[in-house]
Amino acid sequence: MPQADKLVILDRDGVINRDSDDYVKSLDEWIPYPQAIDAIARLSRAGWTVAVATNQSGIARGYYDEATLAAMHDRLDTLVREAGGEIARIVHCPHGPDDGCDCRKPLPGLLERLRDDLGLTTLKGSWMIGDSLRDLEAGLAVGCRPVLVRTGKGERTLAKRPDLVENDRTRVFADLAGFADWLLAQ
Ligand SMILES: O=P(O)(O)OC[C@@H](O)[C@H]1O[C@@H](OP(=O)(O)O)[C@@H](O)[C@@H](O)[C@@H]1O
Ligand SMILES: [Mg+2]
Ligand SMILES: [Zn+2]
Repeated sequence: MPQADKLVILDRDGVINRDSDDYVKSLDEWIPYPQAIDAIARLSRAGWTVAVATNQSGIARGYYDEATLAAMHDRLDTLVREAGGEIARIVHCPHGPDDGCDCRKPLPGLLERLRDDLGLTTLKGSWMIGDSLRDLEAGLAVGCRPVLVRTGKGERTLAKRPDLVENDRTRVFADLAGFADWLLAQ
């Protein structure tokens, strides 16, 4: 049974795989960071529940469809299993910025859906790892501990909001592997 204080929630693009300003539109364009796949496997082998919460407005924009997204997530699942770990759940928001949904980060709806899917009553104390401000804001809205990685849009996020790292509001790591190394050493 998952526990909120042993849960790591990952943004996808820019954290698990390379991001693109032109969106990740096909399985061929979905290029995982090897360090991230290994980090997910290490975390789950150490007893952490690992889940993914990702905005995928490319669906609403017509750049790719749900089947293509599912193929990317099947590939992710396979790679993590081959590395000896597992991903408990992947949730995504398929909507566009003007669709008025409640699940597009920074809104908390996607994380609340993940909470319910995992049978939890709270996400307080869970870790939320992202490369964009909206990832951190969505996590904070449900009591998660925010972590920024410098991969993907992370450097740009930091440049826009250097205050994020002041007085330890948000922990910053070079990449997901760096966060996993730190967490597993606590
Ligand atoms: O980082 P996550 O949440 O896993 O996924 C982000 C992607 O859905 C895309 O989100 C878009 O933002 P808009 O949805 O157009 O605002 C852009 O930032 C793209 O570069 C990016 O690939
Ligand atoms: Mg991202
Ligand atoms: Zn949505």
